[in-house]
Amino acid sequence: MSEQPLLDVRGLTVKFGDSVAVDDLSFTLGAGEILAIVGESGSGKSVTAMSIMRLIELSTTGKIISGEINLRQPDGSVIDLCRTSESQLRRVRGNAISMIFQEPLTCLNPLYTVGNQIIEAITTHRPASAKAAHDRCLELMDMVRIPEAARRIRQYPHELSGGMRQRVMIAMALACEPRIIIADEPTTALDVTIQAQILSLILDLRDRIGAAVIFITHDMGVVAEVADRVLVMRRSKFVEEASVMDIFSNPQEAYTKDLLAAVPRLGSMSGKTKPERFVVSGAAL
Ligand SMILES: Nc1ncnc2c1ncn2[C@@H]1O[C@H](COP(=O)(O)OP(=O)(O)OP(=O)(O)O)[C@@H](O)[C@H]1O
Repeated sequence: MSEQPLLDVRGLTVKFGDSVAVDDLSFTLGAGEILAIVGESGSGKSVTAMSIMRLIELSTTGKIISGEINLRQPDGSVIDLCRTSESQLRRVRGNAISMIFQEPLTCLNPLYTVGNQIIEAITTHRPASAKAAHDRCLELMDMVRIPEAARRIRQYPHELSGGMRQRVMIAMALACEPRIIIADEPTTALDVTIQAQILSLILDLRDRIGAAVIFITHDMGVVAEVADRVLVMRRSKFVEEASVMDIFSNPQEAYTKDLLAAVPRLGSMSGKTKPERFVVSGAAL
């Protein structure tokens, strides 16, 4: 990790009316790092993600009450996403930071071909000729391992399997070569074999394009597969944060121990062996 984090979230507090959804949360993300945010349902993971994208106020009644979300720019300067203009935020979304959601069907437009939707993601931030955008679309489809891209580019979302649709979403998220990808439970809706393929794809893409990833999940098995570092949340609050190795071999907090106990093979790790990539849920990569 470089000395200055790519993203530095400090004291983030988000409320829905009087109800606190994220309470004084602080964490950092280094360049090229995969940070898993884990915790039970309702612990504040998705609200944190939506806040980083500054979509929380746009798409829900939630409000960022306090805190900073500092994003380091390629030139080394830092912008606080809590205090920047909407036009600057539009440049950040999909460009510096992009997001992959759990259920691609609700995010993809059923009336447009997947090719058109990927091309739109390509040209939203960077104007390109029709030919260049088409070629880039095929390249992205290839990168996310969609076979027969030249044929599938003309297909509609309903003609693709769930796993292929998720690959389309990932291609769209990669369109502008973001420095941060936020993946909110991207594999939850998929069966276990396809989950494993998507996880392996995300790891491969991190290595190829060097993007940092915030991976939101409630599945400690998935954490073991992909994460470098783990942030545990419970009831809107930070619980603990450590390397994936330390979380699995030496969890400090009772809540983290409980989460691990729910995954028996991982919970029983001695910590003597490096948990390179565990085999979990039958999903060996
Ligand atoms: N649109 C909304 N309106 C009102 N409250 C919300 C909304 N979205 C989230 N919340 C509340 O914010 C808190 C955090 O929710 P969040 O969705 O971030 O949890 P999560 O950890 O992502 O859970 P899950 O794993 O189920 O997605 C919860 O108490 C939830 O009820």
